[in-house]
Amino acid sequence: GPTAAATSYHTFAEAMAEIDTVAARYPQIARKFVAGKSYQGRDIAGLKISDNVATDEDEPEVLIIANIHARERLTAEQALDHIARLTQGYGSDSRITQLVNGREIWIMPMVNPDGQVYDMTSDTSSGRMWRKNRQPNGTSTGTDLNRNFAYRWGCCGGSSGNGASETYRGTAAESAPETKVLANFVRSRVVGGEQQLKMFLDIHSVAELVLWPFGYTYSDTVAGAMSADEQATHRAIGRELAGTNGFTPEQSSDLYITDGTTIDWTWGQYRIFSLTFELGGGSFYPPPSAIDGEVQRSREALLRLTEYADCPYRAIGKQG
Ligand SMILES: NS(=O)(=O)N[C@@H](CCC(=O)O)C(=O)O
Ligand SMILES: [Zn+2]
Repeated sequence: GPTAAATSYHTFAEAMAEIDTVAARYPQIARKFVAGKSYQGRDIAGLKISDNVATDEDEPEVLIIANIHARERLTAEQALDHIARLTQGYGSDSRITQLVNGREIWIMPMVNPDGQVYDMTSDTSSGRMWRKNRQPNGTSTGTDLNRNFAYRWGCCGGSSGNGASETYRGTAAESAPETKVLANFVRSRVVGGEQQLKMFLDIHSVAELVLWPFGYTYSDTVAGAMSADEQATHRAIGRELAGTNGFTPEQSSDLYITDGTTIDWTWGQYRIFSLTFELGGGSFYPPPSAIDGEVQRSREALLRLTEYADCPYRAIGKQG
């Protein structure tokens, strides 16, 4: 039946319990996986959703992560909602049934658990406005996980070398355990020499944007790294998805230059068509009464992103 209206944000424990509940309720199509541990030893976990879920089938794979920035609370709700839609719709909604039968969908709702717990266990009604992980760095705390990935890490003034900065890039690419866990998971999806992941989504908040690579350069195309067709495909998918939720579609660097981000790495290293969403809600802490409305805005976009995994070039009318 329909998901009950949200009345509060999931704590880390509640999100993990929901993953366990879904895996127990839909054992044929949902299976919990733990990709690794955070700096403080918490699980970095998710659900694989597919028919014959215990078997690695030759189906296009999709990875969706959320809450890499601790205070971006709505993002975990968006990921958990996509899990609920896919599992509850299976067998009754033909579009969702076909999607689950024809894809292997990996969804990780809280990939920065230490930061999420720290942000949420504050004494105020909202949060601590915390962004980074909780790894000490000299005199300060926290690496910005979305500046710690290995593609063109620290190249271009899109991050900081100051440990106190909100965009501290870490001491080296993948110096944060959470980054290493996520990168190792993506590396593990190279099977028979081919990266099985075909679409990647990193869910952030709060700006109502759909972003595509690259962030490290203002250039739309980069020889050997982003061809005109590859850029056109990212742009076409980005614009199509933004048309469904009313967000603004643009290249990541149109917002500002970033380096070491998730999507620059997943595309730059593995040619996984990659997007970052910046959800709405007006602040990092929309009132719980706003959760359902904001999450519903991007439901169609997440379904279409999942659908494109068999042939992203379909977005520009090109075969494979
Ligand atoms: N969610 S956010 O931090 O406000 N914006 C993201 C944008 C990510 C990107 O440009 O690829 C960031 O700066 O990491
Ligand atoms: Zn963010």
